[in-house]
Amino acid sequence: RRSCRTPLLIDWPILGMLPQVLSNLCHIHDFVTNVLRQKGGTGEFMGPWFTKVNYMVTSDPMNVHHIMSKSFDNYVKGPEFREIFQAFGDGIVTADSETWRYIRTMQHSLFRQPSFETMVEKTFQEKVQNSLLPILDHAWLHGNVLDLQDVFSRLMFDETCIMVLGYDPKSLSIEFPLVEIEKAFDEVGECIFYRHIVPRSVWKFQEWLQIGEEKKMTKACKVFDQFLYSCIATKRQELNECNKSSGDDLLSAIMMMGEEKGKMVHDDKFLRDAVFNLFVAGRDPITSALTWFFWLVATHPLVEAKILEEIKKVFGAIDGEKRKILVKEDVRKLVYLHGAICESLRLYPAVPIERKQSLKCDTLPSGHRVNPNTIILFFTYAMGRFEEIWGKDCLEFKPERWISEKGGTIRVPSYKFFSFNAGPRTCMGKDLSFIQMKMVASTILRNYHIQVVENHPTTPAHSTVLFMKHGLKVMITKREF
Ligand code: HEM
Repeated sequence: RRSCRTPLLIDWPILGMLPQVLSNLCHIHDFVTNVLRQKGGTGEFMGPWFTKVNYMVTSDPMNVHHIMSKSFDNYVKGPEFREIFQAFGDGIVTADSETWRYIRTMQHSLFRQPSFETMVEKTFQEKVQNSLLPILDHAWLHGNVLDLQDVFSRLMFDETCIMVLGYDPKSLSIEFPLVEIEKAFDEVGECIFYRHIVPRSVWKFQEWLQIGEEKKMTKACKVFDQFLYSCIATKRQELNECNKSSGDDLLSAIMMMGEEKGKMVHDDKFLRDAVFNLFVAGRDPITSALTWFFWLVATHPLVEAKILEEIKKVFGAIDGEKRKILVKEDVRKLVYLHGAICESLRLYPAVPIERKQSLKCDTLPSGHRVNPNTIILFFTYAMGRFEEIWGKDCLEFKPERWISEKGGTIRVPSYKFFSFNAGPRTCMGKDLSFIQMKMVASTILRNYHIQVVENHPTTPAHSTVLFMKHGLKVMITKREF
């Protein structure tokens, strides 16, 4: 016999609560949001018997604040998380305690280097100008349907390669080349999502037999490991030859930091894990965020008009200047656009579910008891749709809710607006992401009108990042100011 005090769903014999999850898998995020709403924001999920798939599920901001900040040391990612996210190795996303602290401190200082910031801004501007705009022009001239999600994924893949590895794979080009490594990254995300749903014994067995999703995972890991290790070998050779950093990219900087008095502190595995984690952390969330943002703007003409009005007001509409890519200092002035991006990330958080594991017994602010080793799942997607946090109009796309009476941005605490995580493990790329997203959004909206193809389905994909399952198919027309 087993019992739980606050069940989220009916606990069936043998199968536990799994049947309802499986039968609602196609709209799992909305389903869980409704269940959590009915249960006051927190409850327990019990998987099939003997599988140990038991979770405490919460969307309560006070619980988030408690776990992510106040009792930070009692809640870790844990060994099971590392097993599921095996492809991440011992990188920043999966690491705990001292290992995490070491990587975080090191990478934090690298992100703050002025030479790194300048390099990212300059290369991103060039990418938008020389690769993104020609593709949009081409689609407009030929009347082609464009998958915007694919475009953003390629844009971010190239930019993340430049930022992390100092190399441009040029996947964003008119020919839309098939990039095997990019596909491999996507497949890993899907397999990790699958590992969250099926019992450990099942996916372990599949891994052993090398069938189904696990076969896909092994193949994908092989593809990007080969790619990453060859990049590391090339960089190491360059470093040995010049005896100094060969660029402002993160891999070069981490290698240099690892060289102490001629002794190599960071081995290839450490570098592979660091690079892989930065890669996934940097590429996927911006792709997802931009895709949902453009869908929301395209389906809310009033919001689109206000964004354009702000762009015009701040920068004027001199025809020759339209293709100018706004820089960091310019985009900071776009308050309404900032609100629209926050609003889009509230309704469609790029990372819709987060996970932690308790070390010791605890009682959450909601009154729920936590035993040692309890796995806690945070439903960020549900948090963005709770009336208690956002008011009665919580399901509306309303950038105005982020703008104060004086016209500035309203700051919402991260334990309520949880899309960038909260506490000491807050996203390290938050500021950079806003700059990049605003650069892309202002450039595209200034130059083109985006129309979503009629009846195009916009269901979320089953992945750890909230992509659109069928991409975002759009038609493009040039905007006349
Ligand atoms: C819209 C864009 C982004 C969103 C919504 C976002 C969101 C998040 C979230 C929710 C986490 C916590 C993940 C977890 O603990 O499992 C996270 C962590 C992280 N993010 Fe981002 N992210 C974005 C862009 C970026 C970018 C561009 C970078 C830079 C390369 C970045 C670097 C990181 C890193 C290094 C972590 C790990 C922090 C730690 O555990 O200490 N992120 N991000």
